[in-house]
Amino acid sequence: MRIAAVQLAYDDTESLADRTDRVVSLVRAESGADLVVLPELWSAGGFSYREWPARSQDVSGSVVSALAGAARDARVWLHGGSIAEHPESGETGPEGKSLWNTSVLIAPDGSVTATYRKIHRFGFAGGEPKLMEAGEDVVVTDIAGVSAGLSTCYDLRFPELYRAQVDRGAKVFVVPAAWPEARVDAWSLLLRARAIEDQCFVIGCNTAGTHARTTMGGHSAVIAPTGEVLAEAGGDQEVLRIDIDPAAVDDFREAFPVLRDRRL
Ligand SMILES: NC(=O)CCC(=O)C(=O)O
Repeated sequence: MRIAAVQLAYDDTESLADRTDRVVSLVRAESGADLVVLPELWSAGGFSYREWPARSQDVSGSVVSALAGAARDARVWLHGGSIAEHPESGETGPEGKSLWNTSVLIAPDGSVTATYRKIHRFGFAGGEPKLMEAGEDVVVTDIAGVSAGLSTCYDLRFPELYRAQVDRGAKVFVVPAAWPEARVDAWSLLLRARAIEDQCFVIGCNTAGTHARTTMGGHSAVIAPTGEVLAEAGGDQEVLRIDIDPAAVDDFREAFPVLRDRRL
């Protein structure tokens, strides 16, 4: 399975239309990949809280439509990072808000096959908990014949979510992020921890650049179920490309059956 993680850099000056065009070009350029992954909230701005309402959209809106076209053109599975989702239906959550941090998975034919609403909201008293609803559903879905668990950024700090995904059959975790440079060591360590404890491949796609006065950490990485770092990006925009063999998960779990020793 050929992975391309697009570690996008952006600042505060770019319009939504320009950024979307740029991302579409980057996805189209990865036509040899099986799975292309984008970072969390790249269209709305990971820490651009004030921009979120204006840049929020339905899953059928212009951003996901542009991504669907790019996935179709490149014939790739596309994990579109996440969008600030404002459903056209007017749906509200238990706290009365109509905004979610929602990741979107698109098949090579351009159809949206799965969405995941971020469960653990980042920002303590501000940011996501103030403006967004929390997702409620664990999502494990097929990507090119492989069972993949979806999560987003701050979720990485909550190991029970990943155990729940393993219990639903996940062999790969896909984690888009907008994780700042200030805590990037924790990002790198937690990606490896989730891989080791759950014996899964982990694909972490972070953001680069500086926006909303926050410098992003980059260091997107692909980790093997052993915890080995197979590929790791630097701090700037780049595309991380690597082939993984998801069948190795079963082999490794058989050879080192730690998950069988759980005591519930
Ligand atoms: N966007 C996020 O969820 C940021 C998470 C983060 O910075 C952290 O957990 O630290």
